[in-house]
Amino acid sequence: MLDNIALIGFMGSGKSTVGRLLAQRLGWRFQDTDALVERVAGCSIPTLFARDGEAAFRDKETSVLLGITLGERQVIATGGGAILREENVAALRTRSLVVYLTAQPEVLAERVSRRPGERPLLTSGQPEPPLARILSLLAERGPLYQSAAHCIVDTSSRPPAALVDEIIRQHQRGLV
Ligand SMILES: Nc1ncnc2c1ncn2[C@@H]1O[C@H](COP(=O)(O)OP(=O)(O)O)[C@@H](O)[C@H]1O
Ligand SMILES: O=C(O)C1=C[C@@H](OP(=O)(O)O)[C@@H](O)[C@H](O)C1
Ligand SMILES: [Mg+2]
Repeated sequence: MLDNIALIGFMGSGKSTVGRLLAQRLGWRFQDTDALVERVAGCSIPTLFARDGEAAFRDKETSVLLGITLGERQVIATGGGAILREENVAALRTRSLVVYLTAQPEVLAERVSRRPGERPLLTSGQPEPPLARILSLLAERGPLYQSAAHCIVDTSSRPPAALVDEIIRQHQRGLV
């Protein structure tokens, strides 16, 4: 059985929420790459994007991810753009069951609207309204999530606790 479980998927798919709960259920360590990047940067993600730009965020994200994927008995919640770099995906797949959390675009839009300002790619001066922006990012990223994942879990109409059960089942099946 693989040593870690990593959650990938679009902003608002529930990686951080489900990941925390899953780690509690398994008694594993919870690692949220966004929180670790914030710790390394000493500021919030919106501040980091505004101050140093997306590329600086991506470099920190990769460095955090490569470090934690060496560990074991961890649930890793990635940021929605972690799949943009092949080296991130390769590091995740080495020792982790990679689970792609999906949701309908309208569901993602509603969920991310609960904390406006938290996700710079959807808020700060973007030319498109949120749902249109989500659709265009999904068109770019959908194939990357699909090919990075060992399995896919639809979160649109299931509460986090039910998703935790489903992911544990997938892990026990020993996929890969
Ligand atoms: N399965 C779910 N059903 C309903 N709401 C959810 C679900 N998963 C997450 N949420 C809510 O959606 C929002 C975004 O969740 P979050 O875990 O931050 O997503 P991500 O880390 O993938 O961006 C939060 O308000 C969270 O409570
Ligand atoms: O999709 C992305 O590129 C991003 C997703 C965010 O994480 P969540 O997916 O947890 O919101 C965070 O890493 C940053 O704002 C960039
Ligand atoms: Mg998150």
